[in-house]
Amino acid sequence: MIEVRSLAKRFRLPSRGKSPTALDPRDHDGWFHAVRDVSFRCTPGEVLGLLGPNGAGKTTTLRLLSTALKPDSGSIHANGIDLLANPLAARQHIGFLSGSTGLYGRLTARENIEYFGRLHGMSPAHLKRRCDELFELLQMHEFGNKRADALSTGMKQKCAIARTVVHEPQIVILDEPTTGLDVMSAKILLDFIASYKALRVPLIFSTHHLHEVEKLCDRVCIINHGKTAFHGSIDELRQLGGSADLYDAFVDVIHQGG
Ligand SMILES: Nc1ncnc2c1ncn2[C@@H]1O[C@H](COP(=O)(O)OP(=O)(O)OP(=O)(O)O)[C@@H](O)[C@H]1O
Repeated sequence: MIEVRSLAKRFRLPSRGKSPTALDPRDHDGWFHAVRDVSFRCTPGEVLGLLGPNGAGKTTTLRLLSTALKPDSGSIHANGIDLLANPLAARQHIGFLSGSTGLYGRLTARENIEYFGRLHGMSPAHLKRRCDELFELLQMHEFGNKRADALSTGMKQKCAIARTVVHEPQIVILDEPTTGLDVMSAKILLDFIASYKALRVPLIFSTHHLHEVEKLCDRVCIINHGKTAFHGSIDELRQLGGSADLYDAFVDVIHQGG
């Protein structure tokens, strides 16, 4: 289970010239409060969708969860571990896919995944079994022996996801995992995400695609201007918006100002 309470993170703005973000309510006194008050939880067997307009603070929130950034205030607990007090211990529990694939171009797809598995201390036999399993689940056999720098966008993304979860993390966090994927690759990935429910591993992913949320998510967190504007089930979101259509409900939440 991962539980996030009242998370906040600000960035120092460049001191010279007029701020390009002057119209954003998060811009104060030379600081940009990218995340102001974000709370949500994701329990075992749940998939949580993180939604919000461009610039809302989704990636910043996920980077805080991954321990790549340290929050200014708030708390994050992952499987009972206080992430801020024990970032190293928490990192072993978490698999985080960021916007960049982070692959080594000169290594093949398989070598990349094996490399990250070794970094996590996996034995050769365990690593081989896990790679075979991921190649099957993500349908990567066709390009396993191709160098990463020669892979297509979709192939790279599958490879990056495999490397994120090679060590069988107990919490999975994916930042816009389906970006750049064709319909068939996106379906493979969405089925892969859904498989985490049966594993009872909490999975959080950010997306702009409401149909993915409708299909996969048990719970939704909508962030607007750095604040949680909605946190609840898909049905609760529909009721809040007064519409069966998720798109209308999402727009209503954003217009209400969060
Ligand atoms: N290092 C930084 N320094 C200053 N501002 C930052 C920094 N990182 C993010 N921001 C600002 O914080 C806000 C939130 O950015 P973030 O990337 O979290 O948004 P997002 O919801 O993921 O957007 P998108 O949907 O476009 O990916 C943006 O206005 C962004 O410019």
